[in-house]
Amino acid sequence: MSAERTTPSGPATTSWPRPTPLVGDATSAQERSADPSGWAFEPGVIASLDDVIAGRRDIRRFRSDAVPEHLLIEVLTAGHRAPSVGHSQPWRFIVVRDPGIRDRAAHLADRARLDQAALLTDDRAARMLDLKLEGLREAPVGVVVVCDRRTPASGVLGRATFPDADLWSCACAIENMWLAARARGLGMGWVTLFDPAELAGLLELPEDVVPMGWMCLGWPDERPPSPGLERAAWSKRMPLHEVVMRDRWTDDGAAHPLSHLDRLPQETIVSATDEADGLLAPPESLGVLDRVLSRVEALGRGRMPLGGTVVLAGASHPVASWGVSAYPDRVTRDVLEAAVAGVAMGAMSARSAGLDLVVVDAGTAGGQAVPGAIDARPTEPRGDLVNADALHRTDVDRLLDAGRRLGQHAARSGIVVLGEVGIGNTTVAAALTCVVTGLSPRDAVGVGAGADTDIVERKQAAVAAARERFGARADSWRDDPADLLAGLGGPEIALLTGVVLGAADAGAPVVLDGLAGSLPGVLAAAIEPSVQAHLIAGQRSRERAHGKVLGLLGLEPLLTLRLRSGEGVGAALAASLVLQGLRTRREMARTEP
Ligand SMILES: Cc1cc2ncn([C@H]3O[C@H](COP(=O)(O)O)[C@@H](O)[C@H]3O)c2cc1C
Ligand SMILES: O=C(O)c1cccnc1
Repeated sequence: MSAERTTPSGPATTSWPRPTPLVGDATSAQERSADPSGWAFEPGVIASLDDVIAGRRDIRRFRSDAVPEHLLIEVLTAGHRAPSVGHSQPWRFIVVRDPGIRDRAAHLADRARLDQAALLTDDRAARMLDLKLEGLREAPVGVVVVCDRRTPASGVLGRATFPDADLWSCACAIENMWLAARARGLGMGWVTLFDPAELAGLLELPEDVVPMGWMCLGWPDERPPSPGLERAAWSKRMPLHEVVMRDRWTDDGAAHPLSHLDRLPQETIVSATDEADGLLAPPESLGVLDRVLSRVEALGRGRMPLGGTVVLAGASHPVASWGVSAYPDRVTRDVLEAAVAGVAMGAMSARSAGLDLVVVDAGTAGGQAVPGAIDARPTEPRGDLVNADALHRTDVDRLLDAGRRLGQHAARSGIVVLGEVGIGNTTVAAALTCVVTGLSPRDAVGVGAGADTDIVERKQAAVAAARERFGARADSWRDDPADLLAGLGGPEIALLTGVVLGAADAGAPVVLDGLAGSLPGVLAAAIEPSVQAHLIAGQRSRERAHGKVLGLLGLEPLLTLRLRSGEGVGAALAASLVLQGLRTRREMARTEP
């Protein structure tokens, strides 16, 4: 059948029905463009697949009940459906039911296990020997997946360039078998604790046919909800964001100097969580707080003192001359004086949370430092961001150093809590936020202590101009965070960055506050990646970009009260919650092991 069709460029033409192929893909480009996701399975199927993938475990304990032949065939069929390089199907499955061969294989594995333990440190060796490797003897079926490598790599499509792609194909087959077994309630364990040559000898494999390991298969005599090695504090699954990179290799460890801070050992994290498991309460029933508590107990090895210190740093900001705050600069000194007297809002919050307070003058206007505050004022001229750098580089370094010392010292009391005051500093914070998050000035600017529409517009203009002036220096902020502080940073933010570094170095947790009170966490983590493990988001404030900055740090706030108080008020409230939680955890009822 034909139909008349008019094209814009010419006379009517005739068109015919699309010739649908009888083999291969019957869909048309039109169908696919109309419904690009039309190849998806039903949601229920997707959910089941995800369940099976998430529920797959390396099973080490088996019941002796036989595996029906048809299930074995189904599992092997799944293996045989795996992708293979150049469709070469290099796998062969050797099904072992002969108890004699199985026992000899188990003996080989026993020897390999002792040899391997000898290479480990005492502690890890002891734990390796504790791990259960008996599955080989218990499982009624052994499947040895071997890779036939006798075809030259150059003869297989895709293997000339990646000669080991045949082995990867076999690994895909193993994963398919694993998932098929799991879905059917069968357990599979992949044992590679063999000298490959010995295993090849046992199975009389020809030259260039290599074993991928021994798959134990049978009805499981354990049903582990999480990986056994994780449960045994051997290791832990890394968060996805640590293994995903975009566009290029961007691993912090590779791109930046490696951390000299001791990383929090995984075992310590797991043992803090294990300890929490023994409480007479549903695990993680305190939600976000429970996660923070486990982290704090891990950092302090369960012995952190039940106290802490608020470090309150204040400074004036030349950018305030652009009319970016609803308040006059003088307020900064007033608040610092009231803090020294113990009656500013931040100081009161600290005291009522049972925290100590250290007040720092990081650069207020006026001839002398606020009496009673620690004097850390910059000595070089300061700029307004729009026309000149905020700080001289030597002042940044001095502020960081002074902060480090204060952080180290504060860490002795327990939790270290950040607080800032500085009229105009939400403008400074917004400029920094543009660089570290990539937000536009419009999205980075918030209302601060109470700006109206005109002030917000002036803030946006000042931040846009500052960002423009800073230009391409922004590209390397992660390599040189001190340059970012010099260009756009406020002195109290630089000082608090040092506080985070010092506190983390001394092993303490650090509670972040609002926007200007969180950026020090971002900058410190850029200088020293291991700082990350020490950071706690006390709150998400009213300031527009704050959530984005916390997201950058991967932190969930303990409180969301729409605060816009600054001064560490929110962080002190959160710290008090953490201290209550710790006390509860340490003293509450426990269950029998
Ligand atoms: C009385 C008073 C006390 C404060 N304490 C902290 N802030 C908070 O507001 C200031 C930042 O807002 P902006 O960028 O809009 O100036 C910082 O001092 C911050 O800590 C205060 C603000 C005021 C008015
Ligand atoms: O984000 C904050 O903590 C904040 C917001 C407004 C004013 N001062 C601080």
